[in-house]
Amino acid sequence: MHARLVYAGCLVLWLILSALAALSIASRSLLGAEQQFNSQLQQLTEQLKQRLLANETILDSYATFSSIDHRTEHRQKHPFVAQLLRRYPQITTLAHIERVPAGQVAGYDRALQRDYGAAYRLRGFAGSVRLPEQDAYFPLMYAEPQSQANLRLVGRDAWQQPRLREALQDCINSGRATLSRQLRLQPQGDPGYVLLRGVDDRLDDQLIGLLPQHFVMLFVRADSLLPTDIALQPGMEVSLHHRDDPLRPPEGQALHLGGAHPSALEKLLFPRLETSQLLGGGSQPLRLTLSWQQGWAQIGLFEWTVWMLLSLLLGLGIGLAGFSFVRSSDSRRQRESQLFHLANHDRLTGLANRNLFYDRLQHAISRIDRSGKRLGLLFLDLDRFKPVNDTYGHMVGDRVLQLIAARIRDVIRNEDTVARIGGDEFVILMEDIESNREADKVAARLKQAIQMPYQIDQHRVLVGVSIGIAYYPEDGLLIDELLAVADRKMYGNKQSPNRHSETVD
Ligand SMILES: Nc1nc2c(ncn2[C@@H]2O[C@H](COP(=O)(O)OP(=O)(O)OP(=O)(O)O)[C@@H](O)[C@H]2O)c(=O)[nH]1
Repeated sequence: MHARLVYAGCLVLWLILSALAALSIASRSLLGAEQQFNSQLQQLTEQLKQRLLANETILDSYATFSSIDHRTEHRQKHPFVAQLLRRYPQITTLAHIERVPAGQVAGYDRALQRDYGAAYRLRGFAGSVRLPEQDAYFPLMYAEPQSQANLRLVGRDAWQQPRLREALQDCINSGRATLSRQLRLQPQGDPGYVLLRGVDDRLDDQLIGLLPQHFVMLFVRADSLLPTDIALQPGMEVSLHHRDDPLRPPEGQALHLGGAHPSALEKLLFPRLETSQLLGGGSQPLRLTLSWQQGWAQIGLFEWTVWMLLSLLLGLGIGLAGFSFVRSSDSRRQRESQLFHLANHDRLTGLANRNLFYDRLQHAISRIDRSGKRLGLLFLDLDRFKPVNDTYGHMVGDRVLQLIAARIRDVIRNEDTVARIGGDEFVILMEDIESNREADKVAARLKQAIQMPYQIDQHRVLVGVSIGIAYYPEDGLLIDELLAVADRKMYGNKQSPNRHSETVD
């Protein structure tokens, strides 16, 4: 029981220490992962900033180009714009918007038909020819590449597309480039943005303070903003969204790249790193969010090996310590029980000695007081034992004493106590006796057993025994009183003429 408890304690200690070791190794790995996370964020931020800057530069050069002579027939812009688009593949479309006051719609329609054909005229953004009442319209005059999808946009009023209107308004109010909130780009409907600015707001001094009449804009696909060679760790996610868009997908998130999906246990045990940064200054307010749910993969093979070795060593150390503790406490207990045995038993016969007998008797007295039963104390003194020693020597005498002890044990009950308190004197404590007859019967059986001959080597030895019996509580309440009464009765019996003792060869 004791050993089992010690081994269970060792197991618990080993589990706790192993868990602590795992925790410290894991936290070291997670620290490394945090550094990796920060450098990935820095790298992404840098690349993204460059792309946003490139967008603005392209828009500025296109605006400059358009401002030189925006009355040039639009189709003549084609080679320059086509070159820009070739060089910057993240731009899907470059377009030009003209502000057309309500009174000039007819003139605008004529110019449009001159450039594109008779079917072209100012329309609503969805294609309707019925225009709502407005002070001015903002139709697209030109969109490159001149694909079917882009040609369909020519003449459509951007003011009627809510997100474009919002961006135009912002651009007019702020007087600088503005990025629209996320919208679906034609023809595939990819998520993207429109970056636009007024053309003639800064170049012609006379126009300062007036509303810009021309706008240029570029369409950029959201997924082209982040580098294509981005290598995400398992569990890492990147998302990019306009500052004013809601965070929740699908509208809010322009881009969401995810690695492996962590398990519920990983989510419970490992921390999640998350950070977000606003980029692009005032004109392109995009928020980059990088998050990383840490998991088992962040603890490398090396760390696992170190942990397993450490755990193995801990197991061995604790196991050995537990084993030697159990062994030393076992042998200590054994020594203690040997010492107890030596202090409380007779060396020759192995019976209880006077010490232990007094103890048992005292204990029996206090117990019997509560139950109301009786105790019997038998005092035995061997008759004519001295001649055995004198005739055959002490060795034979010792052997006889051992055989007598064994015969006494055979006669009495297991719960009774027998002790050797002198050279040839024995006492027996009988607990819970009902009547004197019970003790008398035992005394008679003892007498008969002890008087049987002892065959030792070639000698046949006979000894007799005299027995006196005292009862608790009638004969005394104290141990010494009881012993004195039993001794006195024994002595009386020894004097009786029919005592029998002889030694026989
Ligand atoms: N062999 C042996 N003899 C012992 C031991 N202890 C005591 N004796 C002997 O036991 C004897 C006891 O003395 P007594 O009681 O006078 O001898 P006894 O012949 O039985 O006398 P009665 O009781 O009058 O019959 C002595 O001779 C002691 O030397 C022992 O451990 N071993």
